[in-house]
Amino acid sequence: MVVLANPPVVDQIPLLRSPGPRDTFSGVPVVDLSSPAAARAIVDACERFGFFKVVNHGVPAATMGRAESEAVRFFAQAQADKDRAGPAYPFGYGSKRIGLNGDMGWLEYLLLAVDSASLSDACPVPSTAAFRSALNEYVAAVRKVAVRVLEAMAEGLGIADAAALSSMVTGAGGDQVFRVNHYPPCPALQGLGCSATGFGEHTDPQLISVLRSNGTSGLQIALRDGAQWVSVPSDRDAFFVNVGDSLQVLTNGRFKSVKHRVVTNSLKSRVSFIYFAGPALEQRIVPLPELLAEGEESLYKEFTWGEYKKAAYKTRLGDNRLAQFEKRSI
Ligand SMILES: C=C1C[C@]23C[C@H]1CC[C@H]2[C@@]12CCC[C@@](C)(C(=O)O1)[C@H]2[C@@H]3C(=O)O
Ligand SMILES: O=C(O)CCC(=O)C(=O)O
Repeated sequence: MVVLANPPVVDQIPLLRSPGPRDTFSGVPVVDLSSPAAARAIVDACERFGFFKVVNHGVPAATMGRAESEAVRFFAQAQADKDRAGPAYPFGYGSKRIGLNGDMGWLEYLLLAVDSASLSDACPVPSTAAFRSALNEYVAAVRKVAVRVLEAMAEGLGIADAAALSSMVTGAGGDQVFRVNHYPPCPALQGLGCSATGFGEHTDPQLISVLRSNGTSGLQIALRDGAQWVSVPSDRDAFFVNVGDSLQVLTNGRFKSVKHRVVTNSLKSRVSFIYFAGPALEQRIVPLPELLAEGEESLYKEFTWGEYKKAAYKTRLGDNRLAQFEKRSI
């Protein structure tokens, strides 16, 4: 008989099959942001996967490296010191609990508010000057990447106003959130063929999310609407972009928000930064008129970002949040 001597908290975190080499996905679309072909490549990737990798983005490696080492230093503190930066909601340090409805993952994190191009003054965490300035530098840089991606997307979609999507994020009240995740290794499960869930499967509610991680793998995306999970090879020099639910609606389903999750590594810790680009709370999320063919109707009931966000916080992580806004066809 095999007795699993897991620490109790692991019992509350769902297990996933440990990824093997055959799960590695070699087909992640790579977009060279410095190329004139970027616009077409982004649209193609968003239609096929809702996910792509961005290279030649112009963000200095030092900007990413400094933010990463400051984050590592923050998470290395004593638990009591980190807890002083909590709770996670509305903003601050959190551990294992994700959202407000009982989801758990093998991670600790900082959930932070962004105000135009830096961390919001209303968000006192992180408090050390070095960590704060490193994150501010990173946030300013990643936001520019998000803007360039959204501009290229509009161009690729043939929308006359190149800023149609990006201005939703950069305009007054743009709802930007920044998250620093730390997934410690979970060695208790080593050799058992399963791993703790780092971050359970979900789609992101916003327009796009821009992710950067250290060299530790763990991110997986769902292919064929969840029929298959594949591992995304990590690349500390690149950004990964996810299509979110709001962009799915703005394109009337042409782009699909991609389901993704993180599987804990049994040996190495993963550190990731995710910038979530959302519009102002009062922004109506309806298909862009230029993307609707004559007579084509929206697949979704009309809502504002504020309404969607409020509804999202009432759901569990893995729920299909868009389903309640789909028009049922008869
Ligand atoms: C169960 C949860 C946890 C949520 C809200 C709700 C549904 C979706 C989750 C996310 C996913 C994307 C980032 C985030 C910041 C967001 O906007 O939606 C997350 C948020 C949280 O981690 O708090
Ligand atoms: O940490 C990661 O690599 C991804 C986490 C994620 O999907 C999220 O924070 O919404």
